Amino acid sequence: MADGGGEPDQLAGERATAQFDVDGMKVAWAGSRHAVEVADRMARLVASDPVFRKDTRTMLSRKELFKDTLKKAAHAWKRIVELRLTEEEANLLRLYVDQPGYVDLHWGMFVPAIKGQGTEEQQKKWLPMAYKFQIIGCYAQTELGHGSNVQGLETTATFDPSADEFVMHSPTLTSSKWWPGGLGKASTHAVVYARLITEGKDYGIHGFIVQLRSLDDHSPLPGVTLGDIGGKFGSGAYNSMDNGVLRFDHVRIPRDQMLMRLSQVTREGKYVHSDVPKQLLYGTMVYVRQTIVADASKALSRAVCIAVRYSAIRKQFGSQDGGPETQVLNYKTQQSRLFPLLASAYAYRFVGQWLKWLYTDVTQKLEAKDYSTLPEAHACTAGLKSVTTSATADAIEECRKLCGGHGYLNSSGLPELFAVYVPACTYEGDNVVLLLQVSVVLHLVARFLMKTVAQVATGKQPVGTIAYMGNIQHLMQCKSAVNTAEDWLNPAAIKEVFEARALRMAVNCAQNISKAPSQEEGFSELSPDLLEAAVAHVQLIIVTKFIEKLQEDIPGPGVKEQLQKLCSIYALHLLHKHLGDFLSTGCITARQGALANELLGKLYAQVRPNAVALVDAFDYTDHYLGSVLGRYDGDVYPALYEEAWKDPLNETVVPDGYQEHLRPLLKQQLKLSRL
Ligand SMILES: CC/C=C\C/C=C\C/C=C\C/C=C\CCC(=O)SCCNC(=O)CCNC(=O)[C@H](O)C(C)(C)COP(=O)(O)OP(=O)(O)OC[C@H]1O[C@@H](n2cnc3c(N)ncnc32)[C@H](O)[C@@H]1OP(=O)(O)O
Ligand SMILES: Cc1cc2nc3c(=O)[nH]c(=O)nc-3n(C[C@H](O)[C@H](O)[C@H](O)COP(=O)(O)OP(=O)(O)OC[C@H]3O[C@@H](n4cnc5c(N)ncnc54)[C@H](O)[C@@H]3O)c2cc1C
Repeated sequence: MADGGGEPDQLAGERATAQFDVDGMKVAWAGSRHAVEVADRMARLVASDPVFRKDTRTMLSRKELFKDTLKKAAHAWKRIVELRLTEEEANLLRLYVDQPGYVDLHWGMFVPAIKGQGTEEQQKKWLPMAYKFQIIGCYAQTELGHGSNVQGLETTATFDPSADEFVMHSPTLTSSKWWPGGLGKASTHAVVYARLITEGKDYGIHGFIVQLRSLDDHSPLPGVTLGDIGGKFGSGAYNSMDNGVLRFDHVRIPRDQMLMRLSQVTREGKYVHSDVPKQLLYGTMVYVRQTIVADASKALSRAVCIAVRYSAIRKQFGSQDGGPETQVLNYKTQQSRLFPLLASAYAYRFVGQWLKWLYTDVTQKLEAKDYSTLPEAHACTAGLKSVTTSATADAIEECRKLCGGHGYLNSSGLPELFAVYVPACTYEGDNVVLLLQVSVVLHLVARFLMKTVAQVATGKQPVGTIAYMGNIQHLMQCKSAVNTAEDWLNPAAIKEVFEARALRMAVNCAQNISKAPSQEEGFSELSPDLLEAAVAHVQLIIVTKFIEKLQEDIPGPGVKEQLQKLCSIYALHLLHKHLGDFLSTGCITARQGALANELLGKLYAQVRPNAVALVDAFDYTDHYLGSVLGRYDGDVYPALYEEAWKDPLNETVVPDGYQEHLRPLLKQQLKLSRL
């Protein structure tokens, strides 16, 4: 159908202009041909199953939505068992079901917490039950009064040696567990974080496995108060999740339900801490932060896919002489807003793949009792989680605006995507709090380097993602050699200025902090600057990992060339956006900044004929995208029109309420006008 300006063939035309092999790009995006094949198979399995339909989700009441989530989760599990899916396949199937629910926390946090913090014996006891869904678990850490400050949690677990039990208690209103997903209605068990008290001494926060509901009739166990904390932002969206409240009134659990891999309480009540760092208590959060970085590229690529396809379909304004209207994708402003987001989706994908590697490497080292890379894992996961989720949430909203008025309709998929995504800036660590963790590391290294700058060549060199800071003598005084716009295509030129900017910002902070009456006061006063220094450091990591990705063998005609352009766009749009940083730290001149912007314009023009194919490479089904604007066939207008009629308001021609409220009003006004 091509009436009224809707031209589905438009996308076929766009695909024909691509200058690279889309299948090759799918492999680069997914990580391997095997990954493309499994993802494709699972996405189609979900899309073809009527139980997994989600097109009317935003119109459901909270209760209907929650029940629908329970149904989908149970059906997904049935299919996983029937088809004997592997763990990889099952994870993908759940991803494509695309409805937040208790299973995310069961698999994403409850199971990893037991794996990471439970002894072998505890794992043997609890994991098989969790794997078979004989129990459902959640992660109950945050309280009404305390989220970011984990050390401030109030729930107590007091050891009673006479009974060999812990007594779980919520001493105040603010100690009520508040927010845990899956807690409100679904979970039978939780890993609860509480202050361990034994022999009258408070040993701080530890994890405990606590049964909350009866396995016979699902009612709360004696002494346990449970409920949902209420509706959340947006229609549909995260309201499918039963974020919950939990209070304990002296609830007893056996001693062996304390997670005892890191520390133990003996039968007599003695507290014993093993030789592993206490921070491993936070291991589940490190694991989840790493998965959140990988998920950022998924959410961002979905939004970008919708906005790129729709921008190729949408036309506004003709040439002066009354010619055909222009695809909005051809407007330079649309390109300069959209293509950096497209580039960011690829950048986050590759940094997510790298972070997964880093996490696996650190885990293997920890198993061998090598804890040296733990701070690096913490700083990288915290920093990348913060920067990628904040940028992705902003980008989804930008994509909504890029789709004009239609982007505001639920049927565009963008409002719900935003509402589901935006809490990622808060959960698993508020983004500002996490960046401050990164800045502590940067500050310490910068301070150390400033003191030892003379002996830096012989002193202890920083390693991993802060290795560049060891190059302090060069980076503090170097001047970029860029002389033409094309010079910015050189990855070494990009890397040098990003390293210099990050290091100089960290050193400036350290110098200013050293002038304060105390380090604590200085840190507090300078914290806005420290945040910016942390952002600069994390952006450097993302740029570096993109550049390193391009040093790999990337098969497929034209694939690497497209990625090189996207890498340049990613780096240069950051340079343009943060020009103040680069200029004020003296890393580049105003002219070099202008040259970077000149190159960006050229790169956008080069990406333009490839844009639709670049989003096709994400390989998303229409079901997963959930957007009439982002349809693969581009047949947008009939779909928008049809979708409108599904709204409950359109079930009757004359609306409910007409007789009570509209008719009397109209009649009264009519009478008055006749007087
Ligand atoms: C479809 C999806 C599928 C799967 C994914 C599943 C789920 C995800 C999906 C949705 C997510 C849904 C829900 C999210 C769940 C949650 O939100 S759970 C609750 C999360 N809560 C937080 O993140 C709290 C944030 N706060 C903290 O992490 C800490 O309190 C803090 C780091 C801010 C501060 O820690 P403190 O101990 O108080 O203080 P410190 O003195 O600053 O730190 C002491 C030293 O420890 C180091 N450190 C801190 N954290 C870590 C860590 N994680 N790992 C290693 N090391 C750590 C810190 O650097 C200090 O070191 P020093 O050498 O300086 O002493
Ligand atoms: C959708 C959703 C799902 C969740 N799921 C779970 C779950 O399954 N399990 C669980 O245990 N928890 C869960 N949480 C809780 C979540 O982890 C916390 O909300 C999060 O860690 C932030 O803590 P907070 O709410 O205490 O924020 P606060 O710390 O109160 O933040 C409020 C403001 O204060 C600022 N701030 C705080 N500390 C500092 C500081 N030191 N310096 C400067 N600024 C600061 C923050 O930046 C923010 O602007 C969930 C939350 C949400 C929204």
